[in-house]
Amino acid sequence: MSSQSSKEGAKRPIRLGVNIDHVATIRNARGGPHPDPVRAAQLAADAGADGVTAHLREDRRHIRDDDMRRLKAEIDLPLNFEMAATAEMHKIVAEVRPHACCIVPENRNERTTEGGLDVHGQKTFIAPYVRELSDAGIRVSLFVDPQEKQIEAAREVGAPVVEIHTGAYYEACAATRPERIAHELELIRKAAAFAAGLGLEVHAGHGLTFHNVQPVAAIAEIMELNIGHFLIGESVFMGLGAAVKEMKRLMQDARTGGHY
Ligand SMILES: CC(=O)[C@@H](O)[C@H](O)COP(=O)(O)O
Ligand SMILES: NCC(=O)COP(=O)(O)O
Repeated sequence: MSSQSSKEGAKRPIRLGVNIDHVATIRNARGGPHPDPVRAAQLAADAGADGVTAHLREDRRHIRDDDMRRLKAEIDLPLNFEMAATAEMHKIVAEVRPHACCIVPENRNERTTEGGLDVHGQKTFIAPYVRELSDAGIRVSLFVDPQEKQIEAAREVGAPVVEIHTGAYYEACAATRPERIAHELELIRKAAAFAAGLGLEVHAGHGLTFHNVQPVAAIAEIMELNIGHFLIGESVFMGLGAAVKEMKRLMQDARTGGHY
């Protein structure tokens, strides 16, 4: 990062959206109400989270419809409702009325979200979907791979926000492959600059951890990171409040030019 972009980045705040999906994964393992993802969202809020993210999957493997209703009703933070672009989800979103919707691709057999949304290949389908949500006052973001053609398409279909999928960067970090890490990071940097240049708000997320978050948080154009699986896992060891606080500290340090 150049000192110029470091200075610009320091001036821009960066938000942390805490994804509480995997509190529901643990709850559902036993079929009862505990642990409650809404209680986790409240703890995250108390620790300084700037938003709550939850993904209502079509197969309801973790978050369920009523969790979304309760998150909206009980938590005083912006709710980012992740979902596939289906008619069923549209109906639920119209009822819950979250602050934001992040449209993601879904595949029943995937373990997690494996790739970004193919906006470029589905413009005629996605454009009216985005328009209807926007007309209902919901801020729409599209979860895309760091590729210019997908970002350009996101602008064309009228989405005000893109969330860059950082999964490939996570994989490179997990495999400890420095060249691959540098390559994936460069793709994210270029994608963020390209999106911001088109006037889009830029978010990023997937697979971010204490160990890999700082180079991404240092990218000046990125305004929000959504982080879940690592924070919920780490909370077993240090508690959710402490994990959220540490993540925010790392993000802020990266933003203000701290070393990483
Ligand atoms: C869209 C995305 O990257 C994640 O936020 C998403 O929620 C992943 O799905 P799982 O939480 O089911 O792994
Ligand atoms: N959109 C990314 C997200 O919400 C969290 O992803 P992860 O940290 O659970 O991989």
